Amino acid sequence: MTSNERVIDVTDLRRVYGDGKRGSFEAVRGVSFSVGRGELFALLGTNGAGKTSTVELLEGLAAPAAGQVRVLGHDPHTARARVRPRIGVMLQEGGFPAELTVAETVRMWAGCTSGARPVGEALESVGLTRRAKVRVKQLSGGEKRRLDLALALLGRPEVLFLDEPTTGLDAEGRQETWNLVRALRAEGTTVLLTTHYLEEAEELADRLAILHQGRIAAQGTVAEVVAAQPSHVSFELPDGYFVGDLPPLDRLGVTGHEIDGRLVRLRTGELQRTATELLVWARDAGVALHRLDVRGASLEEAFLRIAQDAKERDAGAQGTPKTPDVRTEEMAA
Ligand SMILES: Nc1ncnc2c1ncn2[C@@H]1O[C@H](COP(=O)(O)OP(=O)(O)OP(=O)(O)O)[C@@H](O)[C@H]1O
Repeated sequence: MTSNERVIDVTDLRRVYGDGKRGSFEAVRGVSFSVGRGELFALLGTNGAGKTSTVELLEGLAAPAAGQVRVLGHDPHTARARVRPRIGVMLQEGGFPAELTVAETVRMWAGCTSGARPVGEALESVGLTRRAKVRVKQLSGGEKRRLDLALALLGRPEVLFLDEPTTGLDAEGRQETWNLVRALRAEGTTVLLTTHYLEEAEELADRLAILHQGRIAAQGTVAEVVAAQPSHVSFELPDGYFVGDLPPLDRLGVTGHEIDGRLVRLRTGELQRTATELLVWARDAGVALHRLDVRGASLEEAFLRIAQDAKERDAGAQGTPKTPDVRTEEMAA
């Protein structure tokens, strides 16, 4: 955390849709995290994981079923009037009047915002100056996202909630938004970001949490979350060789392996040791390892693995059989 001050503090948060009786659905199931001043925290998750349900509680739009939320030291729901002027919210669907121009929209919003930035400055900051006189209905999807962002920034918020800010933007627009977010953070703005783009979290987040089915499945810096996942080495078995001809896999630091035809995939928590031992073996045996691929764990892999683990747990619970042509073997760690 960049500061000891906990600007957002969430403890054992729960959100239930419905009246708590039959047919109710618990979308957030005991979520805890905190965000320090000036920090950028990313909430990632599969579809329906509970990101929006969580963020809405932080924005004070609903009261939690249980647990506690503090934003800038206050309950954002009961003390909404104190918290709202200090936060900026970029929603997924802005829903502006289609007939207003971009400048008129910003001016209208500024009228409802205390201490608002000048309209020109707001448009400049998101690269919409040249589109000031264009009607909102004529904007592209990406330009509408930028207008959403301009409105969220109007009141110079201390805490900014960005819900999928770059959805619909092209590569250049995404980079521009990232640069703007970096600049805001450099000025000390605390940012809570939800995104489906893992690259976005890797680029921007100081820390992140991966939500799955209403619970936090992993939390920490990108490096911490990735370090908990295995790396991979895969290669084709040389002609005439079998897996039993390889050195004992536990000696290579391998924690599990799969064999798919001639292709061997090794999982390891010690990538350098596994790769080195394997290459030394291949050199000494005088064989070439075709299709050799040595890959450190990535955030994408961590994310997919969490989703996959959950799917397998669900499938196991329903008695679904495993794919028959791939053999998987977990080794004792
Ligand atoms: N008003 C509602 N009533 C009942 N269930 C809801 C309601 N809103 C959301 N849900 C359910 O709660 C769960 C979490 O939804 P939420 O929108 O918070 O997920 P999300 O992580 O933001 O998903 P996405 O990435 O698809 O936007 C989903 O199963 C969703 O169907």
